Amino acid sequence: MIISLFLIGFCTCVFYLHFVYRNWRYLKFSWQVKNGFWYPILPLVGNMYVGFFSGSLNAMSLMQWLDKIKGFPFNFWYVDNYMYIIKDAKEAKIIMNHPKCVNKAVFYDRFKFVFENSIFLVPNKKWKKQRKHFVTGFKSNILKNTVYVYHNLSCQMIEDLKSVEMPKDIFRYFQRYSIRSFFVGNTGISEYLSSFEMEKVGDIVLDVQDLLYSLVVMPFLSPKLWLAIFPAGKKVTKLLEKSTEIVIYGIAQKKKLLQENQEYFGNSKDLLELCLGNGADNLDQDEIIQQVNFVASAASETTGNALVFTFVLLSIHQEIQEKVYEEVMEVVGDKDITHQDLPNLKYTEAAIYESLRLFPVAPIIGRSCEEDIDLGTKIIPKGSSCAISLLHLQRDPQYWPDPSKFDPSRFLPENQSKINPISFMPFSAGPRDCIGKPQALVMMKVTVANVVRHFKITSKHKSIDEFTLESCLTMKTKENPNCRFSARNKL
Ligand code: HEM
Repeated sequence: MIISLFLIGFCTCVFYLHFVYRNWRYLKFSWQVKNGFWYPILPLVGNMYVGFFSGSLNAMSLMQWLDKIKGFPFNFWYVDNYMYIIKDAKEAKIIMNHPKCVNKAVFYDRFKFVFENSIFLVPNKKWKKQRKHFVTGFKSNILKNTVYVYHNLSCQMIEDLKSVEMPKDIFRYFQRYSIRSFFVGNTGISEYLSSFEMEKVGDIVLDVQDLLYSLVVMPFLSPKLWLAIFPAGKKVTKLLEKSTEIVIYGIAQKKKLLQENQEYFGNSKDLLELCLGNGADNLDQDEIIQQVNFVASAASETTGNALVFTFVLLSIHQEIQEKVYEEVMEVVGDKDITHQDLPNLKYTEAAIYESLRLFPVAPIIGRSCEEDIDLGTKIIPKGSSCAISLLHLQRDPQYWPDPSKFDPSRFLPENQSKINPISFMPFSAGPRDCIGKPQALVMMKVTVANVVRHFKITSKHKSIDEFTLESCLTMKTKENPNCRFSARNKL
């Protein structure tokens, strides 16, 4: 017994001496942070175990809990990787725009087994080339052509909503809509895939993210082992195999089409054509699958969840919903929504922006510092990770008076000069921001306008504070919001 205690004590001393020796620079920095050095750093997990105190093991609950008990900024150790967690707009601006902070924060490594070769996680040098290549798929001439796609898809959804009750899982419903939009708008393989197959990929994106929590909270566990042995990992392996099978089939069909019809490689290339063509380091099959899988999830979960949050907010604020309705009727009336209508849907756009302010659907972004970075008041050491909570940044009363109020007028053209750009970054900021922002806005504007002109949206909810938020990569509410879509012509 005494020998065991001695051995445990000895190993603990060796661990901490080694820890302090290796991390001295980060420890010194962490002492300068307002909340200093607080929860004990444990072997294998660092501070990850504090997630158990926050009531729910996910990143957003953890942030909200830490904010309540400590306040931003705070230190966090993911195993022995130091993370500086902030909501400060000035520091966020420096980090997001610094040329030595382009690579992702260390916690993204947990997602490498799915997205390692995608534009999201490739290291800086490779990323620059891919970004330059893929950005051409989001140019305005391409976006113009997608307006009719989103109009038609939203009309189909409206017909569906007229005939069925909104399913209980509203996030899944809009995720399925968004993934169809992605396949139709970005890949041209929708002709070869049934709605069921496209929606299956959308469901897999949601299910995999739910299961990934268990990998993130066990930072000591190798993803390979998790995938092979743990029930959640085994499920993820199966789900990814299924989605890969669907994507491979679509890619094969598209390749055939491109070989038969060379002019498809014309000026306007969709995302999949860009993946298959030259210019992105001639991606091999696995890399193309990772790119498609990543963009499919980046495009669908974000817009899907953002649509849900917008509809929930409009259901709580009937007077704002009426203003959106009146604008849509004035600008579009009963005709098809066209690309020319979009700039005139100013209030509708403002409502979407305000919803993204209150509910940034990708709520935490992180970068790693490749060199010492001067944050103005302190220098964050090379090798640290910096994570920014967009939820807290975008509800900071310093920038947003009455921050919890849903007030789209903040984003009307006449008020936009009052907004500090770095206090609002739902699409991230700096060189590695969201490449799909213009597309997301077109899709959401067409969808919100079309849905609001056909339905009155109501719910039993009274305030946004009723919801518990949770996130792994994207954010949703823990409880399913309960919205009713009642056809306006039947009211
Ligand atoms: C409401 C909708 C959306 C939101 C809020 C959103 C948000 C974001 C954020 C915050 C990032 C950056 C993460 C970081 O800095 O680490 C990002 C990256 C990205 N997003 Fe989006 N996104 C949306 C829609 C889309 C759509 C529709 C697409 C594509 C069709 C897309 C494709 C991407 C890609 C490819 C990246 C990685 C860019 C790079 O690393 O260069 N996103 N998105």
